Amino acid sequence: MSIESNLLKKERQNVTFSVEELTNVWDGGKEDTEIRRKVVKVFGDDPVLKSPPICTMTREERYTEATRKCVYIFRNMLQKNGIYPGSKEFEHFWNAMPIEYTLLIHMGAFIPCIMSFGSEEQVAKWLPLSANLNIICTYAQTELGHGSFLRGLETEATFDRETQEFVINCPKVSSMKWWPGDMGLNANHALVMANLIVGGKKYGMHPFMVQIRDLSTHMPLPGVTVGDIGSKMGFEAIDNGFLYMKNVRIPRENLLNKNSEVKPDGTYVKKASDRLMYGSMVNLRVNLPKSQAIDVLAKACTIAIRYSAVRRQGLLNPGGAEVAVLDYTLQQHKLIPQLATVYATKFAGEGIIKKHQAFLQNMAKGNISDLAEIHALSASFKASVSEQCTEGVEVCRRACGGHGYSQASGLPHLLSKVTPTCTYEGENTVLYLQTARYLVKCAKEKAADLPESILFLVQPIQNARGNITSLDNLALYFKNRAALCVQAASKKVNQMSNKGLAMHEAWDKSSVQLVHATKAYVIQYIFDAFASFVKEVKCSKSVKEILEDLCCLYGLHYINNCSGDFLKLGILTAHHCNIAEEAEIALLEKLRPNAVGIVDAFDFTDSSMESCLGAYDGNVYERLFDMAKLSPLNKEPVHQASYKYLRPYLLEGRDILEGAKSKL
Ligand SMILES: CC(C)(COP(=O)(O)OP(=O)(O)OC[C@H]1O[C@@H](n2cnc3c(N)ncnc32)[C@H](O)[C@@H]1OP(=O)(O)O)[C@@H](O)C(=O)NCCC(=O)NCCSC(=O)/C=C/CCCCCCCCCCCCC(=O)O
Ligand SMILES: Cc1cc2nc3c(=O)[nH]c(=O)nc-3n(C[C@H](O)[C@H](O)[C@H](O)COP(=O)(O)OP(=O)(O)OC[C@H]3O[C@@H](n4cnc5c(N)ncnc54)[C@H](O)[C@@H]3O)c2cc1C
Repeated sequence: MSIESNLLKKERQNVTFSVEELTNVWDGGKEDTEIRRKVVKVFGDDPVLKSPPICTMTREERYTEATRKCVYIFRNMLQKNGIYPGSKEFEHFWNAMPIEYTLLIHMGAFIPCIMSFGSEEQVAKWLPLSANLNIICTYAQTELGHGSFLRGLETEATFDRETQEFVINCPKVSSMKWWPGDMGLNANHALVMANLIVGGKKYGMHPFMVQIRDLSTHMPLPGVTVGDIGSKMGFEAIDNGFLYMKNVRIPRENLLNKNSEVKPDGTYVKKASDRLMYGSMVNLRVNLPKSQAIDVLAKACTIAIRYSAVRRQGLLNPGGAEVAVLDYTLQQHKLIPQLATVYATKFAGEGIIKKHQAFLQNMAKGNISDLAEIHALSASFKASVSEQCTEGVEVCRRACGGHGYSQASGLPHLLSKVTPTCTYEGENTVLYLQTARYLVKCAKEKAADLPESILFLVQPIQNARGNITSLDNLALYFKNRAALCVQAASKKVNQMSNKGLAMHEAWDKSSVQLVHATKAYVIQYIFDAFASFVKEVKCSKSVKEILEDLCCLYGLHYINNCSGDFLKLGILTAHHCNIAEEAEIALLEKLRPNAVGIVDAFDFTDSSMESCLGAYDGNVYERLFDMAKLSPLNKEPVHQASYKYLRPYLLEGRDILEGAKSKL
């Protein structure tokens, strides 16, 4: 056993709580842990799912491998292992997916969309085909020229009454669909968001099923230009694509018509609120943070904390032995709050998923009264979580020094996976502004007209009592701050408009304060939800203490990072801020001996991280060396480029050096 493995073993001996119990809490119960492990094992043991490490493959190889494995998973493995939508196994199956996968948009975005936009007959037609991979469909909304401002989308679907068809056109280069995942190479259909035009009248954005490739040859159909948009910052395996459509004809029945319909005579029938057109985005904003951001930060924490526990660098005591970098207070200050973020966002997110499920049940009965609340909550939650996790992964990466820059650490891959969560499914600033609209409206309402989650906005500010670092008091500071920030931002909008600015100008001039207020709102939501979870969760005293400490740390770290705000608003005094700072440092010291245990509790397999720094055994140096040997650049002892370009000058060097030697 290497020295480094021994060091992690010792760390594990010092852990003061049951790692297995914390894993159960993380998974949602003992039974869930068992199911997750079963699914992970089935995937992990299957030889068909083995591939070379991703950092040794080209982009083309990564796309090919990911597609090969995903087709196998979706066609062969799910059904065979009882992993079907609605089952517990399905809930955990994202944890078992290979490190890179394609068909994500087909499975994760298109299928939910067909369910929310399609009529019963349309779902009956398209769902089995897509579930069996008989068709591959992308979600094509964003265009080269527009992504955020959906009213600016230019693709048109014009109804031709004669032929009972829609004619799909991208009138300009800027109107071509650009970005959708699975679209470049794999998809033969696209769910295209296009402006509906009937009898010259525009009805706004609607969803259409458009076949883009031939079913037998997979060649693009007439009028369709489709391909991959090229190399990106990450997502090497995914074929994000472009799609240019010129006079592509689709049958009238291909307008997904659960919410609106065009009759054969051209009559437009609206069956439900226009807002439901945005429903698929709410669905993804609610569901994607866990697998695409929170788990990514959890993996980055696992890598950085295990590595920091084995990495020896420098001395704490003059004359003493070299210490693990995790023993430095500053390293703890970087990493342990990231763990707190993982827990806070995960448990707050579960609350939002439940709220969304309740909303969907009500919607099925025709009641969409909670739509504004769930839209505001999911938009700001997705924005805040993606931001916190992206910042957190970069902190973890840098906390690993030089090795964090190596692909072999697994951290650059995680960073490039989490970064676009700030952009896709709604650019974060745009989403914060959406929530701000709702908050400003709520601030004007009477308490009786508001949902419970927002009541604090209009209630009198309460003063904290007793220990300033108690979870109750921290929750109160966050609520008071959110209420005061929203009121201040609303006041600014009013003042600007009273000065004579048009409402949209007043809004733009106040947008810095509006986004700030929204961030304050969503952080209070996340903290409150995590604190409530910690209070209610049934577990041993030692696990509860870990969760309480993480919750307190989440609150204190946030407050200490923006204490100016709390001081400015009169919520905290300088004395309080000093106490908060010291309390955070004391918590870091308290949590340090359990840090490795806390990341072990995430229970990630080594193969799910592909990290030389973060493997369970801590054998970092051997793994780094082994991985370097696999680099394609090391295939030959001398690379062709050296022979081709350097050799003439090296030979000159040889002659000079040997000549000098003979003169001696
Ligand atoms: C549309 C916008 C909101 C703005 O447009 P605009 O026309 O200007 O509208 P407004 O005037 O601002 O608003 C009009 C009113 O509508 C209300 N509104 C707006 N949006 C919504 C909504 N979503 N729901 C309800 N109501 C809404 C708004 O409040 C106004 O109301 P009022 O007048 O004030 O009363 C625009 O801002 C917008 O949304 N732009 C963003 C565009 C966007 O999001 N694009 C996404 C493209 S698709 C994409 O990016 C895909 C990416 C890949 C995703 C990869 C996914 C991974 C899948 C993971 C699988 C997850 C499974 C996990 C399982 C597990 O973890 O276990
Ligand atoms: C990896 C990845 C995968 C994607 N997958 C898909 C997919 O499958 N399907 C799909 O349809 N799309 C997809 N997209 C596209 C994605 O949804 C858009 O990129 C996103 O919605 C942002 O739109 P945009 O690119 O037009 O940014 P822009 O809106 O042009 O943003 C540029 C800047 O302008 C700012 N800005 C914009 N509007 C405002 C405003 N009102 N007020 C203040 N500032 C503003 C933004 O904050 C940002 O700083 C994907 C994107 C990525 C990166």
